[in-house]
Amino acid sequence: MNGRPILTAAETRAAEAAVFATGVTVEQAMEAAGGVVAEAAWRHAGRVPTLVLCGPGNNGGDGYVIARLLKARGLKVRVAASGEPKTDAARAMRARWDGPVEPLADVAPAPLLIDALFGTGLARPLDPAIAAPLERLAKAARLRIAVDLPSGVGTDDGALLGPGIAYEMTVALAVLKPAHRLQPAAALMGRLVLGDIDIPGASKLVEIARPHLPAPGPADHKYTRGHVVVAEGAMPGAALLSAMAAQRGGAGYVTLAGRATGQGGPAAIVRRDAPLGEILADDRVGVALVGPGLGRDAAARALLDVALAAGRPLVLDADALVLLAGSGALSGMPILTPHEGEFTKLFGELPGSRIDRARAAAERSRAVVVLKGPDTVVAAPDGRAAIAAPAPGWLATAGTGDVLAGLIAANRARGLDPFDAACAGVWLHGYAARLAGAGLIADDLIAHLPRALEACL
Ligand SMILES: NC(=O)C1=CN([C@@H]2O[C@H](COP(=O)(O)OP(=O)(O)OC[C@H]3O[C@@H](n4cnc5c(N)ncnc54)[C@H](OP(=O)(O)O)[C@@H]3O)[C@@H](O)[C@H]2O)[C@@H](O)CC1
Ligand SMILES: [K+]
Repeated sequence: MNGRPILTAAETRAAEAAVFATGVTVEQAMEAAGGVVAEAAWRHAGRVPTLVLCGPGNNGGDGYVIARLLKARGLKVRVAASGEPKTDAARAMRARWDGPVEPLADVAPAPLLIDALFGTGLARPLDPAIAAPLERLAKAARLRIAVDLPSGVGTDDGALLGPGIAYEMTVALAVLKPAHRLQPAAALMGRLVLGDIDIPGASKLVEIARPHLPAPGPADHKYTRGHVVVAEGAMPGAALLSAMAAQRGGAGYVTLAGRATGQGGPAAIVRRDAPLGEILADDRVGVALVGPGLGRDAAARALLDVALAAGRPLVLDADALVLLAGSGALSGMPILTPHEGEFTKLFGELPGSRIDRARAAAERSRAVVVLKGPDTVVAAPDGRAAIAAPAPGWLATAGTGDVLAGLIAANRARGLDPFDAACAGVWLHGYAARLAGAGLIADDLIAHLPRALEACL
């Protein structure tokens, strides 16, 4: 269920080095990089007067190639640079550019701005002598295209190290990097195009891809499709949302365990007011989901303890995560679905990017951790990690987390391993949100799940 690999700056350099060791030269790779960006710019913007900004490294080298190739297509192209090129390949490309190179500080803007100032080599915040003209030129342009990355973002953590300009298009070179998917950088990319330049990369970090979820076969019945038990607590509405999401997300049998019998929702949900331990003793239970609307009192703690002792696959969300704070490794590799606040309560302040933090938490808890947010990260204790493609901001509304937990539970119950189940749930959730559109509420997500599932057949 792996999607496109995502490589850090160092991993990207290692992937390049492996290709260079086969006899490909840096200049050849740079020509290829410049070629894919020039082609993308041409297709996106057409015959528009263009200003290419070149930095001192190989990102700048790409810029000189792009300028030459666009000029050869008949475009009016100007180049401005922050200084002289510092790498051999960039110097070679500078020499092949037959026009003038203007100083960045006072260059006049153009309708199309191509930013080749810094890519994966950006090592510190942009200094104002570069950030100010970049911002001025970007504001004055009609279209902005970033080469590999917007200049001024941290490749590995997506942090802002510059003015935070929004681009219409970013052409990622060779492979995706974390900043293409991590916020706040990811929000600046515009249309993200991956430019293939024959530098393959492999990584334990991937983009979450559309899962393949085959339709039930002739041998399937309601239990093989997955039996999800959702524990009700103080706020039964949240558990009901999870149960409905599990049901529409493909589970064959969904039980709501608790006292709020008959409080709305489909008749197809089985409601049982029996002790949770008794319900979970049934071998046919595929997953227990505990947390949505659970509450944090002694009764809630008792339910969580019963679930932890039951030996069934677990999805723990919301209040269950807060109750777990301070516990160490968990058994049976449960799936934990914290948002930032719950994550901090559970694991404290961890250093590094969202990927680093999710991985550290997964390793420590021996659980699959779904760190939810505008850039949801899934991490497993074995180091596998995945980042979701950006989902609509409309998901920031009450109840959508309950829906996600139910979806993950359904996928776990159908037999996916915890990491794949979490990724599948996150993908379905994001896709349903796109289908539901502006102004969505959690219930709308559930209504759109059948179409999201259809997309995965
Ligand atoms: N992936 C691939 O296979 C291929 C990748 N290619 C391209 O190479 C790009 C990576 O190139 P790169 O390593 O030369 O780094 P790049 O981003 O140009 O910057 C480094 C320069 O900037 C400087 N510098 C850093 N921070 C700074 C600051 N705040 N303010 C001022 N200066 C600063 C730094 O100086 P230093 O830190 O040494 O002082 C150094 O001189 C990559 O993104 C892609 O576009 C293709 O050409 C070929 C195939
Ligand atoms: K750039």
